[in-house]
Amino acid sequence: MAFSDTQTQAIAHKDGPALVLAGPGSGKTTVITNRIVTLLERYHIPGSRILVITFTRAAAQEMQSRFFTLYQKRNARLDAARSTGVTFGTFHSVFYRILKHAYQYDASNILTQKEQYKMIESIIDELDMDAPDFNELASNLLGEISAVKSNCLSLDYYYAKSCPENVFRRVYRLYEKKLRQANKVDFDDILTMTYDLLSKRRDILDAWRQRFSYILIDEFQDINLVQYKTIQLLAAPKNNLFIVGDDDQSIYRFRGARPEIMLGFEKDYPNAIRILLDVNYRSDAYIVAAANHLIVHNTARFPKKIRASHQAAFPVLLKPCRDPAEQNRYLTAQLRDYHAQGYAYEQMAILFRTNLGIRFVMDALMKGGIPFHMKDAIPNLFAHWISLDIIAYLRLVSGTGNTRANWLRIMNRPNRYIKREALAPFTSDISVAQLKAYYQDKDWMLERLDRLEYDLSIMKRMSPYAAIHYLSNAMKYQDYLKDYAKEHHINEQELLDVLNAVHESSQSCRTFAEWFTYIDTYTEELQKQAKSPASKDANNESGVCLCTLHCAKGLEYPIVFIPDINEDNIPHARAAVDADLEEERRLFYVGITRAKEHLHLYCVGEASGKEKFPSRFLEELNEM
Ligand SMILES: Nc1ncnc2c1ncn2[C@@H]1O[C@H](COP(=O)(O)OP(=O)(O)OP(=O)(O)O)[C@@H](O)[C@H]1O
Repeated sequence: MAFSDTQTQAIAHKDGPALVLAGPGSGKTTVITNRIVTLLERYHIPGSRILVITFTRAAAQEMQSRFFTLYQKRNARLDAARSTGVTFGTFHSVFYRILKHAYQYDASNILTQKEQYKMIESIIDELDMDAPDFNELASNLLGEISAVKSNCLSLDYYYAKSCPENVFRRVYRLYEKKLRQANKVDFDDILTMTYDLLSKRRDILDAWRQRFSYILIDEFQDINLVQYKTIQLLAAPKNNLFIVGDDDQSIYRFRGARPEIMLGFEKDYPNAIRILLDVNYRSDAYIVAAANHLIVHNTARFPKKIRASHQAAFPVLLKPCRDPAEQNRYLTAQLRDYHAQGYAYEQMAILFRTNLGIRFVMDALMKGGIPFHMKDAIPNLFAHWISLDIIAYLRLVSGTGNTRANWLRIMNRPNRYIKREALAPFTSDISVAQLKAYYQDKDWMLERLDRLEYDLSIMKRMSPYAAIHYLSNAMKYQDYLKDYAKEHHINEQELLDVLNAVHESSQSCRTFAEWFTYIDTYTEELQKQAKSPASKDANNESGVCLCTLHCAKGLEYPIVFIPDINEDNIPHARAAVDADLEEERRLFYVGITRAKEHLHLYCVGEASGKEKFPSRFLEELNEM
């Protein structure tokens, strides 16, 4: 392979800070692995002095194995690459090693994910926090605790999203107390404690500076503040810091990534050289042009233009569809068409903005007998608390679930002020009449119960689709969700999207029984997918890849489809401020740059009975 001029420059870089801006498919892994070889062979740097950091364990393994292959090709000895002593790791693994040396920590000191969930659940219990979905609350709280720690935020000024601020502060402090009592550290502590250790103990810092005198970091756009501050300490004073990343592919702001760190690198290191890897070796020139037109609309970025090494052969195709059903028809027909042309299904990927989008397409593929697999574990839509509410209502009215659990679930959603003790004597076969008996001297409650009785009797005579519509509108379940969102600082659209997805899932079912069977089949299929991702079928095909745009990062496919490119989805309704909108644009950019040959984009004109508008990003793609 002949390196481009800028690849050669990056590979040959020896001392001092370097910022390598690497566009999609521009060979950054190629550059990093070749630079390691140069450091070893041309500059005679001992491998044990070289540290290569990536963000995930999988990426570290991939980088290491690419390096091994390259190095072994050049050195006859089979174990030559392993014996170089170059360290490949994630921030967590490298920093943990530093802590281990200093404090004699072992694995038992690290809080496992399971223990972390247990801890947060006990705090939710202790503080008597209310939520319809405890798992969601637990994971949101843990996400926020992590954001505070990894970005060194002040707890006193932190604006919590999953609960009121004063409650969040109590949660945080209790969590810290429990960690200390258990003599444990969590994943974020590994980062903050390493920073503390290195900033306070000069002797330890000097030892590690000696050890790792050349540091290379991949995907630098995803770094958070505490990781950066620690690396700055380690790299000083020589600052042999070689950072590679693409500010345009920074998509983890919600997880604490701070793309502005990469944008400010040259201010922190005024002597840094900047190298631009601007040739895309992956995609058709039409795709590269569309990607350039899109991303230029972001303002917080290094201005750059990516060039394609491939010719322009296949224009990017946009298909506006009437609704999701029509979109599915075009999508499946197109998949079959490519398959008939000789492409394997596993050469194709469908990328979604959210998990919710996947369900509908997955249905169509199942019905059409098109094999598929999922990259990430998709949460089951029907395990969401909103689905469970709706299922409980429909089980009740269908006569297949008249249980205390179902009554408890629905009786105050929306709020009817029914006390739990009204149900105390019953386990099953509960009726509104029994509740009325409990409230016999309270007229206002009797009125409410009459209304509930009437509503349930109406739902009973309806199809599942009509019943869910009636529940959402006439029974004001939708308003209940909006109030809930307001109270819990959540974007209401996220809850309404779940409601709509559940509603749509019932559209083709004539009876309640049919819908319940559909839910069971769907759940089984999902479990099967989770157990055997990408396993081959009888025709030796692992099938079309379905995954979210976030999960598609770093992957590539000859053919890529992106459905639902509509306002409120791409960009997502949650994108409130300019910075969010730019992140959404980057996410779409990541999606379209996964395609090597063919890129198919879709948008719909209507969904769930509501008019939908094409995404503003579609217009931007075409601008010259
Ligand atoms: N100078 C070059 N000439 C031809 N092909 C190249 C060159 N540099 C890299 N490539 C090819 O481009 C592809 C992408 O390279 P690589 O995997 O190193 O890119 P990357 O930037 O790490 O990708 P990603 O965008 O997924 O992070 C590989 O198939 C690689 O062999």
